[in-house]
Amino acid sequence: MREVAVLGATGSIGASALDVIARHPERLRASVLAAGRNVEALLGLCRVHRPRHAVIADASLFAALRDGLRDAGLATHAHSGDEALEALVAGDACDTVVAAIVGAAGLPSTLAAARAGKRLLLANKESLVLAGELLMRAAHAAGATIVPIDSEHNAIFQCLPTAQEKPGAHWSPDAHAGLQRIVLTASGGPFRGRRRDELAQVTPEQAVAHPKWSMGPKISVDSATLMNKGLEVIEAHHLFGVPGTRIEVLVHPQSLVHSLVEFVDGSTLAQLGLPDMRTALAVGFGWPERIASGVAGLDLVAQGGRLDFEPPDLEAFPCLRLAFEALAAAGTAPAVLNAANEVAVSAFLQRRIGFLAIPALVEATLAALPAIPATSLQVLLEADAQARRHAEAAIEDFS
Ligand SMILES: NC(=O)C1=CN([C@@H]2O[C@H](COP(=O)(O)OP(=O)(O)OC[C@H]3O[C@@H](n4cnc5c(N)ncnc54)[C@H](OP(=O)(O)O)[C@@H]3O)[C@@H](O)[C@H]2O)C=CC1
Ligand SMILES: CC(=O)[C@@H](O)[C@H](O)COP(=O)(O)O
Ligand SMILES: [Mn+2]
Repeated sequence: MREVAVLGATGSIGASALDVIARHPERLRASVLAAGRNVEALLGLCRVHRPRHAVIADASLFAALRDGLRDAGLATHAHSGDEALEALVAGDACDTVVAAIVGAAGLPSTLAAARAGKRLLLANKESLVLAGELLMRAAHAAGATIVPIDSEHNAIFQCLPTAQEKPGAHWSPDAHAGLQRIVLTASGGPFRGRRRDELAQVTPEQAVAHPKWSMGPKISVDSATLMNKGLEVIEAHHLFGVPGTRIEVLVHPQSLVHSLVEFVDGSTLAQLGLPDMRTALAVGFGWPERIASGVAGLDLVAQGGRLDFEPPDLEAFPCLRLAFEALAAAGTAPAVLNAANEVAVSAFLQRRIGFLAIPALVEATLAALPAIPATSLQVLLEADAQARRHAEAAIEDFS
């Protein structure tokens, strides 16, 4: 029986993970559920899944969680705060962790799971962008198994035999013998095909209306700016040990081919499926076995009978270029990129800045805070904090 901690249980990935868990009561059990502030939603999930522990990040909501669990007659233990979450993730309450908190806030618990040698179903891409080298090293040192959940990286994991043999061990010299390049597919988001000048007035409602995937607001805006693909380029670099020069992005509007891997012999392998994250999560829970996810097989004719591909428009969507540049600059640059983007996306969702100000704010922050070597977690966290302060202070210049 896998005892699973679902971090970000009240979110989109959390819902998909709990759906897959509920399909396999003989092999999976939700033992820890964690959320940020939404106590009511967390209590609702506790009533259904009856975990041993529930954690709310915001300590001021502890009493509401504790009393709600008691009133529901549940034996679930209530906890609050980051330290309690990290202790539960690292302890014997779980052997498997779904890391699905949104943003850099997910780094401490993701790192705790890696350091404790857990099976880590990693959806929280921001933790890899912020501290990828450190996180991969920690996972490797502790014998943790990282199964990427981001659909593209899960696809690559499925196509790459070496990634499956020892997930995360990409620094062995022959780990990727024969791998030529990785091709990440992008849907193009809700504004695919629009020119830059047509994006000035788009609204948060339009930006979060993803054409193919149902996701939380932050990643949906990232998809609309193509920053999501930029973060995924950096994520792929860390997960698979491939330099940015051998990672390419192709827009594929049907979102049926989830990514491709090209080998030196001219072979290209791809993973296809309907755009539903339960497939990736079932791979993560079941690997190396395959288990049912609730997702139907792919009927290509019913899906329109065609697979289209086109290059990304970097003029209209400069965030992808900025991410490639940050990866090349290395050191603290990806942390600065990620932090500035989190501030910018939040400001856009609050209507404090327009859509085009997102890349502008990120670019200005990167220019103001040149990369320095990422010698420790402390250096990275300081770069993250500095970038947030800088971007926050610059918002009024862009509004
Ligand atoms: N959705 C998807 O299909 C995909 C998502 N991902 C990645 O997975 C992660 C989650 O995305 P998604 O599910 O869409 O996001 P959602 O916005 O739907 O959910 C976010 C979750 O994180 C919790 N949370 C937010 N802040 C904190 C905090 N400070 N401490 C603890 N918990 C917190 C929220 O709790 P509360 O409800 O209480 O606020 C919620 O449970 C992101 O990193 C995203 O990039 C990757 C690929 C696909
Ligand atoms: C489901 C998933 O993995 C998302 O990251 C998805 O890729 C977003 O779609 P875009 O390709 O539009 O960024
Ligand atoms: Mn993705």
